[in-house]
Amino acid sequence: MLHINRVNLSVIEMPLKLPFFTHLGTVKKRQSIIIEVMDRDGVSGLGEAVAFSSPWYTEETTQTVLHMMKDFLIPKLFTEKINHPAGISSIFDSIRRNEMAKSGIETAIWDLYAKKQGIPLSILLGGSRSEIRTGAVVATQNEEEALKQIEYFQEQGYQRIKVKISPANDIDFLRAIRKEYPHIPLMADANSAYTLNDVGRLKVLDEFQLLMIEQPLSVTDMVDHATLQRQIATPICLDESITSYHDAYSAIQLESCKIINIKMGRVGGLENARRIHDLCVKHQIQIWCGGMIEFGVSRAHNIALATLEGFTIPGDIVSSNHYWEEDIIEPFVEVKNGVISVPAEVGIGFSINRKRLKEVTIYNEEFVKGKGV
Ligand SMILES: O=C(O)CCC(=O)c1ccccc1C(=O)O
Ligand SMILES: [Mg+2]
Repeated sequence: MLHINRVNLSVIEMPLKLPFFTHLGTVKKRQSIIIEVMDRDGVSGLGEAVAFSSPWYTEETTQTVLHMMKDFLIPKLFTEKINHPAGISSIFDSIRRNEMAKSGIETAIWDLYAKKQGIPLSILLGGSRSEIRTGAVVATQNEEEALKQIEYFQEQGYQRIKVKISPANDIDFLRAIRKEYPHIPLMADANSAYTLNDVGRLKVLDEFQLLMIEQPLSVTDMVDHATLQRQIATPICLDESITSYHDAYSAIQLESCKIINIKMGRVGGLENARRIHDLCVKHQIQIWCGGMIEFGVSRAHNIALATLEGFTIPGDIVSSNHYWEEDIIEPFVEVKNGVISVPAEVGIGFSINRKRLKEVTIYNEEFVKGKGV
């Protein structure tokens, strides 16, 4: 049994090296919450809750995550019996949604458990890869800037390029990219910028031989995505629409997509991510590991998750120094020739740089079992 008796939360904030543009808004500064759980033997585990400071990508925010953790999740952690991290998501089931808050805590306990077992998290999860393939994201609508970034990503060996699109910036933009790079593995992420009224536009995109189009329609448009998929050749990948195992099940049954982007934060943690992985493998739905412009802790968890055999498409897992001047982990995540080597050390295989964490912490709170919670 696990005896968690202390949880430390640090809200951190860092500017991005480059603004990250989507049609929903531009991220210039990133907040995140680093969670450290500790058991009665003094073993600790790290997690990261990847909600943004405003609810543009999901409904959660830094503040809602803090509230959920403090008032609901941490009290549960201190009172419920936990035998294995795989059981935490069902303990949290009595609290609706708030997947990023749940994931932050659940992933920290996976790290702690792997450390107690003395094995890497990737092995504990059942992963089999010693390196994972990665892709990079171009989040600008400036054509010249995009081409420059793609050239740089190509030099770095990234195995797939993703660009952000919207009806205001799609056909001409993709045509310009395809003119320079006719053969690179290319995909487009729409973050729900389209509706079924845009079928004509979306059909045109078939000519660009995209690996997939990610989340073209709105979050709850499971049926409309199925309608769209019947009319376009480009495979649809769902991101925002998949917040649970049941969403993945529905999407598969309805044939709303051919590919799913799995983000542990969006689905409530590693166990749910693993269950969705297994379901997709069973139904021959391709999967890849998504990114959240995260810091090193979440990035390390992504690396462990992406070692599962079903993750066949390069994910959005870039080097630490892609977004950050100085990440909070040691060593930094590094992409070499388009791959990241999976750490062989115990747990997530990266340690926290305490000095750097302190520098970027804007709020810290500690919860001790038996003391007020
Ligand atoms: O982490 C990355 O490298 C970027 C991944 C990305 O596109 C993204 C980043 C933050 C929020 C949503 C998304 C998305 O996949 O839609
Ligand atoms: Mg996306």
